[in-house]
Amino acid sequence: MVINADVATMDRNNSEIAFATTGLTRVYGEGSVAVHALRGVDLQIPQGELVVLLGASGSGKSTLLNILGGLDQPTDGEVYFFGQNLRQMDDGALTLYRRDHIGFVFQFYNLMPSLTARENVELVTEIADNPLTAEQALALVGLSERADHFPAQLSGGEQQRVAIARAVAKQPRVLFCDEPTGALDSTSGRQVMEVLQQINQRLGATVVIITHAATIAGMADRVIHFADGQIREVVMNSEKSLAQDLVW
Ligand SMILES: Nc1ncnc2c1ncn2[C@@H]1O[C@H](COP(=O)(O)OP(=O)(O)OP(=O)(O)O)[C@@H](O)[C@H]1O
Repeated sequence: MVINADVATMDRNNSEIAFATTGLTRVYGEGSVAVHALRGVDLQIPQGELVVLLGASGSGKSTLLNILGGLDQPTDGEVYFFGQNLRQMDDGALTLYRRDHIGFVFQFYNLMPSLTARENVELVTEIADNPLTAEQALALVGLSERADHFPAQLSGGEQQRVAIARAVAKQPRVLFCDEPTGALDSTSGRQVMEVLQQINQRLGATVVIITHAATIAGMADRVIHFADGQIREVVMNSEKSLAQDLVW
């Protein structure tokens, strides 16, 4: 059963709300070449949810994620993280915000080829305040046995799981994943989704996943459908699929 979420009834300053946006707008370029990537997005994401963002190519999903993650600034509108307005942060504060609270996972894993899996994760654990050990992070993604392997010795799915271990080792409150299975076959993709589901459930991290694979929506608490820079629909799943049961 699905019910439509009534985002308007939630309080944007509520401490249980990880992200709230109001009238979020992003225009790239100016005049006749202006691209309206976001056209007034009002959104709330409660802490601890697993959220899936679906929408056609070019509908604004990555732009939204980049703004929520402090990688980009909106042209207009507001964006709050636990009630704190990201638009009022200077570059230094945004850097700390990203370092302390946000983990990113992208379609391509961006691992250092000359470092082992363990060393890739240690790049983060060395600079974080209260990190998991590299061993703990690799155990979380099921790769304890591969800690001393180099990226070239790992499959695509395993490399993505190392990238996830690196992103979660600092114990971020939020994990943003932009097409995390885009380069993977269905078996590896399912394993990556199982890991993301466990991170959401065991670490309590809010996990936001952009995907073109509509079937992944079944494991989300909240599915946000994007079209043409706007939210077309928000659907709550009252029953969630296990990642291991996903078929695509
Ligand atoms: N740096 C940029 N300069 C100009 N236009 C941009 C820039 N980044 C994105 N856009 C445009 O903004 C719109 C939204 O792009 P965005 O990448 O957010 O969409 P998306 O839904 O994530 O797409 P995809 O699923 O293909 O990744 C697109 O029309 C895109 O071409």
